[in-house]
Order: sequence, then C-alpha cells, then structure tokens
Amino acid sequence: SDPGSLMSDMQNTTESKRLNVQGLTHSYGGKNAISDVSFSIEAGEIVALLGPSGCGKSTVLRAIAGLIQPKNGKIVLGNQDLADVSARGRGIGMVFQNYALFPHLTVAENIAYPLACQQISRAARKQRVEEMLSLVRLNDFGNRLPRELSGGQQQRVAVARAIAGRPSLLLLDEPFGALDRALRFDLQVELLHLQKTLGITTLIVTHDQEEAQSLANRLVLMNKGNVEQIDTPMTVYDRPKTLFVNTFIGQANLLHGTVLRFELDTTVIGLPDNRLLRLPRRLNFTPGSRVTITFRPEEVRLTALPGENTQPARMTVSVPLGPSLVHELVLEDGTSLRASEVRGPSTFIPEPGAQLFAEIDTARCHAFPAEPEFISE
Ligand SMILES: Nc1ncnc2c1ncn2[C@@H]1O[C@H](COP(=O)(O)OP(=O)(O)OP(=O)(O)O)[C@@H](O)[C@H]1O
Repeated sequence: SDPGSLMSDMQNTTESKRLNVQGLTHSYGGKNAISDVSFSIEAGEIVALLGPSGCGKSTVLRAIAGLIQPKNGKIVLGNQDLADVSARGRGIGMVFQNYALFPHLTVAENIAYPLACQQISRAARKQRVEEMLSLVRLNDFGNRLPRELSGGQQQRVAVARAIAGRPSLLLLDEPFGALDRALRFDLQVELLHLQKTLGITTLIVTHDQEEAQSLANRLVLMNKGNVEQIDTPMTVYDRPKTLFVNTFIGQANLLHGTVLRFELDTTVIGLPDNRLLRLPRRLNFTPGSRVTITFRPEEVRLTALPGENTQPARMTVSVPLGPSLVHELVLEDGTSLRASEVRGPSTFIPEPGAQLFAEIDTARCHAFPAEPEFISE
C-alpha cells in the first residue's frame, strides 16, 4: 500500500458528534416497549441509560444502532438523520454483553475486522491494531485466540474492536455485566480514561446504578418504556423527580401518609397511629391528599429521647459496612426504616431490640403523590 493513503488515514481522527433522539417509540407485537423517548448526548459526553430489567433500554440502543426500525421518532447523529442510513453506514462502535469475539480469529484479527470493511490500507490497519492493543493494555496479546484470554481481557478486546474504526458514537450495552465487581471497577476506570482520551460520544446501557453514576456525565432514567428524568448523577440523587427515580437511585425510606393542614410554612402530615410529621415547607398538595414521604438512610439520626420529628422505633439489627454503620429499624405500625451513619471510634452501637427514636431530617424529605397500591382505606 502507498504511503500517501497511510498519511491521510492517520489524519483521519475521530470526530465527536452530538446524538439527538426525539420521540422514539417502538412496539413488539403490538405492545409498546418504548414510548416517546427523547434525550440528547453532547459531542464527547458519556450518558448512561438506566432502569430496571425490561424498561426498554436495549430497544433504544438497537434503534440507534440501526438493528431495528423504530415505529416512530427521529435519530440524528451530528447533522445526519439516521432514518435511511444502514446499520453499517452509521459509523457506530458497539460493545454488547453477548456480542462475542470471533472465536477462530486472533485478538489482532478481531480488532482489525471492522477496518477491513473500511478500505483502510494493510499498513494502516496493522498500525491501528497496535494502537488499539496498547490503548486497552493488551500489547502482547495480539496473536492469542479469545479463548486464551480472561473474561475481562476479552471485554477489553471487544472495546478495542468497537473503537478501532474511529466511530463517532460508541454504544455499550451492559458491557461488563458478566464480570465480577472488582474487575468491573477496573474496566470502568479504564473505559472512562479511554473515552476521555478519544473524546467519543458514548451511550452506556446498564441496570447497575453504581456503574452508571461512576461513568456518566448525565443519567437518563427509564421506567416502563418512558423517560422519567435526565440529570447529572448528583441531581438525580438529591432532587429525584419521581418516586421511581427516588427509590431506584440510592436507597430511600418511605412513609405513607395524608396531608392534614398547613401551619405557616409548615406542612403537617398524618402518619399511621395518629403520629405526625412536620415538613418545614408548604407542599404543593391539597389537604386530604395521600402522599408518600421519602428520605435517605443518612437523613435519619438515632436518639435515646423523643424530640421534634422523632418517631419511636425498635432496633432490628446494626450492620457495619466498611466506613459506615447501617441500622435496620421498625416503627410502631410495622413500617421498616433504615438509618446509616459514618462510623467513628466512639460510635454507639445499639443492641437489637433497643427502643429508640428516629429523628428524620425533614428539610430533606421529598413528597410524592401516593401510588394506588399504598392507598388503603
Ligand atoms: N424481540 C422482542 N420481541 C418481543 N418483545 C421484546 C423483544 N425485545 C424486547 N421485548 C420486550 O420489550 C420490552 C423492553 O425490552 P428491552 O430489552 O428493551 O428492555 P431492557 O431495559 O433492555 O431490559 P434488560 O435490562 O433486561 O435487558 C420488554 O418488555 C421485552 O420483553
């Protein structure tokens, strides 16, 4: 091959592109899997699509990749509408959990495979493969077969193969799903580094909220085929828009009650057994509304004596989790509650069965309309 094509190929670096998904709807056999899904990813950004099993994450990914034709909606990459672009022609790199390497090809051949379709000269391909092997730290593994690699190494080859063609969008579907926790973490750090270095616009699908929070600039939270919130991991945690988001991201305690009345800037909530909870703001609910009040375990403090906004509680068990201590409690009406605190040398560890008071940080409580299953007459 001629040196001229090698030169022009080397200058052909990845161009970051913005992805815009607008009103995406798809159904399988008449049943909607996703409805009106819209979000965008800025050029070079990592966004995680997150939600419980069956919420439609893979369907969104397949539509972007061009593997299914969505019933409705628009997908624009850079300034190109992808509607009439074939899967191959989209310039998208993919790593799927079950997207195995070709078992009979070596690592180097696997990585070179997508390049062969791109009319890149042999010399340039060889150089690109070396570059990719080095990026995923597998320099000496080019001649091995996939079965001679560990699971983590195989996944790194899959990542190398996905980015070898310098895609302008990288799609990852549960890429580390099959790997153990420690290895997952290593690969996440590696992927993040790689993504930043190359500046590839990336969409990662996962049901693992920690993975999503550690990798992504922004999260797209999906539930039952709909998008419920799009925000940074911190905003999603601190200001969840729905009860689903609140309980899906991090842990939340739930108290079901009724809005009784407003007293100046306070909302008085009636809880079971005629207990009250006073929230230091006016909620946007009319008196009589059934509500679910939520708060995080770290927003519950245990005290020996009753005070304002304390609920009598019985200790079930205290579990040390590394630097913190997690307490499981039961309120008098049987509602379970979780409290957590950072453990210090003098942290008091209550006995199981101890009668205590749970003091709730009411300034940080959220209130949502009660879901039908929690409304009992
Ligand atoms: N090929 C198919 N034929 C029929 N129904 C399908 C098909 N693929 C997905 N579904 C259904 O569409 C819905 C969304 O599925 P999808 O795979 O997109 O969810 P997901 O969020 O990726 O789930 P998971 O995390 O379990 O992979 C589910 O109810 C699923 O059963």
